[in-house]
Amino acid sequence: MESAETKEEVTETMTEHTGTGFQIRHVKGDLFSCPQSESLAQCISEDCRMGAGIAVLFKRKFGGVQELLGQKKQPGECAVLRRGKRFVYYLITKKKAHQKPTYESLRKSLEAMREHCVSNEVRELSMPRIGCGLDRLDWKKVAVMIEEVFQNTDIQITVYTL
Ligand SMILES: NC(=O)c1ccc[n+]([C@H]2O[C@H](COP(=O)([O-])OP(=O)(O)OC[C@H]3O[C@@H](n4cnc5c(N)ncnc54)[C@H](O)[C@@H]3O)[C@@H](O)[C@H]2O)c1
Repeated sequence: MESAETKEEVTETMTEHTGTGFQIRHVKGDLFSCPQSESLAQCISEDCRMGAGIAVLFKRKFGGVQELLGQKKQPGECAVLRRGKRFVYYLITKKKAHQKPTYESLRKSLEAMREHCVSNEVRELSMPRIGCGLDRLDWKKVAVMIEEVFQNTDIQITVYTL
């Protein structure tokens, strides 16, 4: 994989090894500067509105709104698009765009994404600080949750922060 230092947007990295193949890296930079081979994740609502925040960029870049709606996923589940060799995961954490998610719905959606990643041999996954912008969750709690959910996998997660 391309190292973080080769990306001009990246100014800072931090890596934590957890003793399994799982690894979480923290990178300062634009999520969409990640290698094209890496799968991506973000949080949306069941109505797949994607009218604000980073969701707007996902909608513009990957489209697929009707395909996502057709998957009929509910809070606590995860919709997914295939784009080339990568998967784009949409964690469904609430019913309507104007609502806020719960930690429980985020955890269940992360678990659903983990199952899909493991079944499809996804090894590299990039995401923003999910749930912690417009959705107002606490990043310290979400970061611990990501570690708990993925700790027994071989997946490398990179978290991008602007
Ligand atoms: N009325 C609406 O349409 C409405 C209302 C609330 C939230 N939303 C949207 O926001 C919800 C998700 O909230 P969220 O807190 O998970 O996401 P978010 O607030 O969109 O973004 C999460 C974090 O990513 C940061 N970020 C933005 N762009 C980039 C980038 N290019 N690279 C790296 N980081 C970036 C952003 O600053 C924030 O800290 C979804 O439901 C979505 O639809 C929409």
